[in-house]
Amino acid sequence: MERPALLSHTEMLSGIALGLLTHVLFKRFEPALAEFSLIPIILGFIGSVIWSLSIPQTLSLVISFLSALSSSVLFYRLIAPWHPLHHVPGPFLAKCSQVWLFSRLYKGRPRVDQRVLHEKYGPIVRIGPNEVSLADAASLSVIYGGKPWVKGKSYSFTASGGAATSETALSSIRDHEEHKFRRRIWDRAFSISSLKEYQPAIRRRTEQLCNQLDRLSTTGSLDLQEWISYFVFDVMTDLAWGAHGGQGGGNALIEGIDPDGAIASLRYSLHLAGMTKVLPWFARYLLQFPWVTKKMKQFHIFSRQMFLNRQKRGSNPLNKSQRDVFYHLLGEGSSKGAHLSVNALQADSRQVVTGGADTTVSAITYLFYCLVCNPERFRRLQTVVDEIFKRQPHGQDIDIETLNKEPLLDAYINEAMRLEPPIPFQNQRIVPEGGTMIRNVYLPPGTHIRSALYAISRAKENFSCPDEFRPERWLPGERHPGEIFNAKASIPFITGPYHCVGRNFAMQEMRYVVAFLVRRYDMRLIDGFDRKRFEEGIEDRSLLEIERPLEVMIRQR
Ligand code: HEM
Repeated sequence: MERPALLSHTEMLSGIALGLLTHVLFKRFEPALAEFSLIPIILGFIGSVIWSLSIPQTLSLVISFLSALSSSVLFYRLIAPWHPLHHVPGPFLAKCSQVWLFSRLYKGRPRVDQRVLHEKYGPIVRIGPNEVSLADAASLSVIYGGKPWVKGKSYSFTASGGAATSETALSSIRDHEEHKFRRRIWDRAFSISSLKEYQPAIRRRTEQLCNQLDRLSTTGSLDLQEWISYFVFDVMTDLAWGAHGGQGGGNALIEGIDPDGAIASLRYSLHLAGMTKVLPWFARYLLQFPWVTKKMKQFHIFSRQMFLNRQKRGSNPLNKSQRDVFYHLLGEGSSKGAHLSVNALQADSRQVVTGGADTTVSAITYLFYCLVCNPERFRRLQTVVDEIFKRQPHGQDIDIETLNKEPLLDAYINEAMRLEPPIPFQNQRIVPEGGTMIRNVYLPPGTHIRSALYAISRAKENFSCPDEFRPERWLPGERHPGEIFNAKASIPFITGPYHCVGRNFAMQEMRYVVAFLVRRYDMRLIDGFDRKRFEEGIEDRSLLEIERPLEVMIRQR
């Protein structure tokens, strides 16, 4: 029998019903494109082969399916009063799709966007179909503290786009028990006694940095961020794989170049990871292109080589100054070992560099930017550091523990990280069973949240003159009467069981190198330095990245 040119009501309704059913099934999830694209293909097959439809009829069937699906999705996300986040305000496009968030990350300033959104919509803003941004200092300890909320789904994907498993790096582990087991090993690697063992590496690298800066101080301007990157990268490679007194670490400082493009490829990997984590289904396709993954693989090859070299060399358990994080991860000091698979070991030892390099680089660089923009405060820090060095017995190197106890130094570092937290956006968590009330707004269980760390630490309700670099606010004796100061609103290392395991190491490293540099050099921005352009070049996708050079003139004091 000849079939009519148009679809019958039954076929059209089947397409629409399937569209609605698909939405019900995929509701609350961003569909994985692979699974999703199978549905119209199967529908096309059923239409043309089983129902013997013509090509135009099959296309009409598929179009009716897709139209019903997309209308249903948009209606649900934008209008339906029963959507769990219907009552939370936010940009129209953000409510439609996660693609909006991806586009903000692509532009590289989601922390600044968050602040603008909170100024417009209030402390709770919808930034995705099932995700909200919170600018509420009081809720930080609830979300990340004592009994923390589970890490969000963005942690389920590794930088290379694969699903996170128990073999991936510590920071990707979402299961509490699994995390506790792995974290215990890391905690040993960053215990007070371990921190002492890493001090020689910090001293050695600071000396190398000063040697290079001494040389460059006579030849004109230099990009301070570049040299801080080399310094931190070398320290991190020492920390991860540099047993034998740091002999296994990198050579960026000595050679004055990015070794094998490792720093650039690490940075690129982190950019890519930050963006793809908000749109994992897209990442799976994007990461199939070799030109996208080429640089990322470069870092993997570099870190794998460092790992293998270190494994081959082994370490000397009797000499404490030769220990590194790998020593603890591998369980070299214990007869039982650490029971980690090779994949987990590689991922974790890579994590030392990915977690500890660019975070510390941006914190130190931004602090120096603040110092050169505030010469009086620069001088004050120099005076205090000079005093500390003067108190040191003649001929003795400064004791890192002494610097650890200097409140002014910490005030300067804390203030720089308050203004620019090095991980401002990647802190996603999931509202637990029972939901939660924040600022009189109910957030149902399963909602994904991100704390707007940048907006919180720059909010007037938490700090007076929030956009000013005023380190004195951290010193109780120096606060003005009535000054607003809420230390809990600035948590660059997060709090609770998932807080930065490298916090004490990072603080120790920053105190040491900052004290040495301010003591040894006077610095100023080069003439014509464009501060606005520099600040606009501070981007965040995964971690904060300072994209433009910090061009300074330095002179030995
Ligand atoms: C200024 C420097 C640093 C800052 C501001 C910083 C900040 C942070 C933050 C905010 C987190 C939590 C991220 C999340 O919840 O997803 C974190 C986790 C982590 N950081 Fe740091 N970090 C710094 C330096 C370091 C260093 C030097 C290391 C050295 C290895 C390190 C290793 C890690 C690791 C392994 C984690 C994962 C912890 C876990 O999941 O239990 N970080 N860091």
